[in-house]
Amino acid sequence: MPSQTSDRPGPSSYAFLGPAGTFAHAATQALTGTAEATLVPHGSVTQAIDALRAGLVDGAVVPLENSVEGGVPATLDELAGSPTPLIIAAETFLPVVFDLLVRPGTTQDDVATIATHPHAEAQVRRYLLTELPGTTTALVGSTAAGAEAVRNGEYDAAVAPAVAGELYGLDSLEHDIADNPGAVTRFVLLTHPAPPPAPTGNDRTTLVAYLKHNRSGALLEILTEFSGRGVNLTRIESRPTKGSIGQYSFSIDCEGHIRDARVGDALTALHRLCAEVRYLGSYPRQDGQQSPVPAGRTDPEFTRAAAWLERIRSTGEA
Ligand SMILES: O=C(O)C(=O)C[C@]1(C(=O)O)C=C[C@@H](O)C=C1
Repeated sequence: MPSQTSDRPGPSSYAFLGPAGTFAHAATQALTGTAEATLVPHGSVTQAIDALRAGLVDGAVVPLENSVEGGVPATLDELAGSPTPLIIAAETFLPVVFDLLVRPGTTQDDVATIATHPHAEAQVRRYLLTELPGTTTALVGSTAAGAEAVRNGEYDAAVAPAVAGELYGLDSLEHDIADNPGAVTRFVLLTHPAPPPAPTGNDRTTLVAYLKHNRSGALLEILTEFSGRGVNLTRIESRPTKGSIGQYSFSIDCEGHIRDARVGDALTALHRLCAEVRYLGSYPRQDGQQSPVPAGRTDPEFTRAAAWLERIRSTGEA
């Protein structure tokens, strides 16, 4: 259970991409895991994050990346460019399995229009082309919003989680229709900046780096700061800064915690080299992978090396 992130009294409240029945809803339940928490649905990732910024909730759960479709631009851009800094307090990985949901009595031949979320459409595109040729797909705010719209008679079918079918009284024409079976989406719990939880020994740190100069080797330079300290990156992607064309920031996940010497050292090096480094949180890693610390890069080795340097500086002797 993540720590409460505001001084507001009473049970914690969390915004999520709604309505009820989205994958984001399941992720919010997994991340907040308490019957007392109030879960507040919002129509988009941006609105969920705005509710957090406005102090209406204690946290917001949003998708950050998907194993098939990659990063979620709305989330990455809100984190990179927002005037109110937010941080990631926790992550969870959710298997995403899509059903083709219809009103009871509808057959496959009756389906002319389909509603789903753009990320979901990208994961079932080939299935729709092959199994439902000639249909049109409307991109809506979420998978469950698509299911709700089918219930309301606006579309013939929705691509959504099975639970959305149960919630909106729909039948499943087919289960697990994804083009790439086994897809997973990573969701993160956002809060206002707070001291990071203590390192667990298996953590992840997220940041955004804005390069100082657009010149050859600038990206290599910052990558070298990580690799030289044995800090493995688990994700790096560029996003336009929204200024002039060709200007990009780099959204980065690395193994380790900001309190780990090797990570702290790499981040201070980036701070020297970059126009801006936005720290977005250190939190326990939840993908079942381990973050090994390479030899020569452990905290005690950093401490011994610093003491050695200090001895030389003060006494002239090693
Ligand atoms: O529409 C939903 O159910 C969501 O939770 C959003 C979302 C996404 O943004 O990627 C989450 C997981 C799936 O990959 C498809 C859609």
